[in-house]
Amino acid sequence: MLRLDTRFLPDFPQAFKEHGPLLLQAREALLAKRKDPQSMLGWMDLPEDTETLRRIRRYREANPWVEDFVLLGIGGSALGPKALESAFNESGVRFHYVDHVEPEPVLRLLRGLDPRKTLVNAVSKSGATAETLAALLVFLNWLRENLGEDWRRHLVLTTDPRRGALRALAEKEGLEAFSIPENVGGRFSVLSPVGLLPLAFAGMDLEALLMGARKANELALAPLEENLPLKTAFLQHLHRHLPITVFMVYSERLKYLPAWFVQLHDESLGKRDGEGNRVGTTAVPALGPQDQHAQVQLFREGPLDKLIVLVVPEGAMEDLLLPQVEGLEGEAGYLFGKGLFQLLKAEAEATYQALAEAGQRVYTLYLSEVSPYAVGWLLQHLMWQTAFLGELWRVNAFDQPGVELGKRLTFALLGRPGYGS
Ligand SMILES: O=P(O)(O)OC[C@H]1O[C@H](O)[C@H](O)[C@@H](O)[C@@H]1O
Repeated sequence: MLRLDTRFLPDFPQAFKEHGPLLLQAREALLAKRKDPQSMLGWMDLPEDTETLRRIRRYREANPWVEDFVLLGIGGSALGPKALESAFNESGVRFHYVDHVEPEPVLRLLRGLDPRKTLVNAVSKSGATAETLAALLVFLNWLRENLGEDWRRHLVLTTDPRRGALRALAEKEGLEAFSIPENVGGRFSVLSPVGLLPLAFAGMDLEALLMGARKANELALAPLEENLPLKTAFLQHLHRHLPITVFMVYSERLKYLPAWFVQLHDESLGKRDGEGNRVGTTAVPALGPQDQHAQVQLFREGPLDKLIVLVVPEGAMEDLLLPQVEGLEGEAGYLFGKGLFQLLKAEAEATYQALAEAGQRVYTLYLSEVSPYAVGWLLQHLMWQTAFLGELWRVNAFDQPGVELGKRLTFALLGRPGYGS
């Protein structure tokens, strides 16, 4: 379950009511685009795609030998699976992410892997991302050199259904390949095979993940009073004059979730609107309790230029009771007999109160617990929030024209034909 707490923003309920017509209009405008195949709104339908889930299950069952799973992908092709796998890996399969181009860690990884037990998953929507193609060249060659003809069984591709270099390779070599629907962009693709395939190998409960996402869909279409994504989108909208939105997650298991959110928020919303105005707020990732001992000093006493979002689990699957230890009564006695989770919750609540007291604008999203269901709900919720904000801020939340120049300059520096000076 997902629950919103705005107790320190007393002006919110009234403002939300007043802006009701604007918000419903934004939702209508978004949903109207659903009919357009170019609209990139396919992420709304992913939680219903049980056929893909079945195919992924069959593939996972046909490959029980996998001990190491290497994911080659970057941005939207890596951040989602990484966030979920690190939270819910129960299979013992070891995961490795090559979402960079630094030679030493790649070499260290290659030296430590047994190719016979390794499955390589190259993931790219476009099939044109330099970092991913570079990693693919390295790993494809490594598999061929070590496994001979058997290399094909160790490489699986996740890419566009028709276009790009990965699709062409899959067809030429007869490789197993899963599709990212054409109308699903990278940062909205976590519930497509981009996430589902690795997560099947991690042993995550994918049905529960998708069921949670369906709940977010249901709420996004609900009337205003129950519409959680419109509420948090409005909270962001109401505070758009504050340049920073902090996304602080109180869960070690979800430590990579802020990075996923940062891409979703920043790359979707940081751009020029129809009139050429620069739009967007900067998402800052934070983790509780670690950042209480790092960033929270600034959050309390630094500039009042932030909207702070806390994501806090309300319950734990199991707690760990703190034992009494003789000699430590003085400093640690107050902890004796308390649960570790009790401490986590107290710290999150204390931070919430302390930030509000400092005059920062802050709200909390409570997860019933860190479960596939609740996290599936949260991810899809945040995608709806982002899409609604795109409408409110009059930007296309589904493109990224601002990263193109960097790519073209890289190609020119490396002498890619057609990109020379
Ligand atoms: O999945 P790919 O096509 O390889 O794209 C990977 C990433 O790189 C691009 O530059 C985009 O900025 C990101 O939105 C995308 O997630």
